[in-house]
Amino acid sequence: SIFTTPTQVPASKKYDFIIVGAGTAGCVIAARLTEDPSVNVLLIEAGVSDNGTESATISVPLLAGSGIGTMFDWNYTSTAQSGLNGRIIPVPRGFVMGGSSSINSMIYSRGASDEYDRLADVSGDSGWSWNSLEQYRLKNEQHTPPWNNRSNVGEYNPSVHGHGPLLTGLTPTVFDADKRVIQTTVDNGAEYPFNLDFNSGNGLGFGWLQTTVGHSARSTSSSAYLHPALNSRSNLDLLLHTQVTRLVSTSGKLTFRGVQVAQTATAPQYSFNATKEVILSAGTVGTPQLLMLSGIGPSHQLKNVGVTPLLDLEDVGANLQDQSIVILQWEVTGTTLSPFLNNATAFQDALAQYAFNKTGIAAGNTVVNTIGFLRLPSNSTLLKAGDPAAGPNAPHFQFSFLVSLQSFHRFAPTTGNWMSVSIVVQSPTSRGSLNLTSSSAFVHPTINPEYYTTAFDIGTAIQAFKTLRGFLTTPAWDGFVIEPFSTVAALNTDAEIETYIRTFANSLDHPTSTAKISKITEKGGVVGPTLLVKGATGLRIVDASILPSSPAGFPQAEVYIVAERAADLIKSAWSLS
Ligand SMILES: Cc1cc2nc3c(=O)[nH]c(=O)nc-3n(C[C@H](O)[C@H](O)[C@H](O)COP(=O)(O)OP(=O)(O)OC[C@H]3O[C@@H](n4cnc5c(N)ncnc54)[C@H](O)[C@@H]3O)c2cc1C
Repeated sequence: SIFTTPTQVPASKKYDFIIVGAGTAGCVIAARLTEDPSVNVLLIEAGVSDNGTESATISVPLLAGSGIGTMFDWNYTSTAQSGLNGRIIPVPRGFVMGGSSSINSMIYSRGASDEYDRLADVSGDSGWSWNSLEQYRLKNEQHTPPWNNRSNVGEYNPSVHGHGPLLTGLTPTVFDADKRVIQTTVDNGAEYPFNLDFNSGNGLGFGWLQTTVGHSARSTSSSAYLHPALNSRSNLDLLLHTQVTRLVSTSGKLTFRGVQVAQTATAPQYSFNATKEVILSAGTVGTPQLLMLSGIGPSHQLKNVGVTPLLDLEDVGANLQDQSIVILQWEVTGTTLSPFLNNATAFQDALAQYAFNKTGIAAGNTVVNTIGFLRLPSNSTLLKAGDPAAGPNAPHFQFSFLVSLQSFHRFAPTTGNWMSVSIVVQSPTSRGSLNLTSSSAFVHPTINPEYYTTAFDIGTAIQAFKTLRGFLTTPAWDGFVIEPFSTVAALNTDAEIETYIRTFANSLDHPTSTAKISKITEKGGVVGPTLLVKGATGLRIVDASILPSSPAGFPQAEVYIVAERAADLIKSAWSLS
């Protein structure tokens, strides 16, 4: 059943598990646990339904990105970022069924095998290694052809894809810039190698980008996992529009099998108890906020805002990491998406065609089709203090090739053809934090990612700029670039590039690690290898907050894979089928 107020939840019903957050991870856990008909699950989501009148914003691939800043977004902001000239920047997070998988940019890229091997290493559990996780990769996702059945032979590796509910695929439309990216790998394969599939565990090189689009629509954790379960099972209840405001200790002081909920700051509070576990899947912001509101976190900080400390865990809210994005633009010859995006009539016609028969430019991802991941040269001075990448097949920086003019801060020309390339430092060493400013769950926490506050991060971004310049002067790009956009033309010295980064960089919306995993024997960290909260009973965390570091790739695939294994760990702990 779907409930929209706490009073609708039957008082007599006993729930084995309460899951906080129907987001990327939460929907996976809810769907997998209720495969056992003996299990009853209550899934509580603060945000809204994805079935309402605005749902096209979520489902139409062309509209990806337009959910940011809307009713589907928590609309958090960062603190003033010293590394970004004091700018305060948006921190979007999904406030809707499917969570951030419903508003994200849809890129599905599992990242390097080294990333998972680091997870195994940090947690002391080989079950998290790339090789051990194969069954969960296959269980999560399946590859689908684009709506126009364009042949994509040689653009992905079918053998690394699975049979899971999440649908992924390649672009239906290829642009000139995409062909030139691939041609560069043919011409200069030693320097810029072709990578057949970024979901194969090989994290390096250039190749085709896969997105969570299948059968002409965005596939989310809600559409793939939650809706099918809600439609077919009576042992899963979803409570929407309801925020969990506190975890409640039940039988023992540090046993947290209860939750307190409310719909607004002034509405009545209600309580629900689980007989087995409470599973926190509220995300990198919501999970540490809720832990701290419940007295679980750095005691001195909790006291400052009037929360009584119950369990002193220093790492709750610490280690916040995010990848930052900076974009360069060029006017180019050849086909791009710009003429279409600058033509309001063509845009509306595309949406009408999509509404009619789910075909056309709106039916597939088109904004970015090719991508590249590279490492710094092994003799780079930036690596003298240590290599933050997870291993030799994990990248230090990334380029996404966007077939239109994309810009966060500036006026965009309305004529011409444009290409943009985004630069992302993949293994940032800057560490920030998330803190409470109030004991009320309805007051946003402070989010301070500390972008570009280390020499490694700014130095790697500058190096990536220079590498990109070299890439674009290889023969495949001859005659393509007309001229750089605006101030991009004046980026010559390191100081000029640094100023550009600090002026225009934004968040790539990949925050992680605010409740990081660690070995069971280790004092630091928030959860152990089975994702149970250290020092507590009945409480587990499954979401991006447990990742030890920002995955060099894109995080959603790793979150799905972690959630798939976590569901099995929970089933095994309680002997469920
Ligand atoms: C704009 C944007 C673009 C992105 N682009 C990409 C991309 O292209 N590729 C990629 O791999 N990753 C991308 N990401 C990141 C990726 O989507 C996230 O890392 C991932 O989805 C996080 O999953 P999660 O389960 O940790 O949290 P979420 O999916 O955010 O789920 C958390 C859920 O908990 C709910 N919740 C929070 N607090 C409470 C509470 N107290 N009570 C009840 N419910 C609560 C939230 O409303 C939400 O539904 C992007 C993210 C954003 C926001």
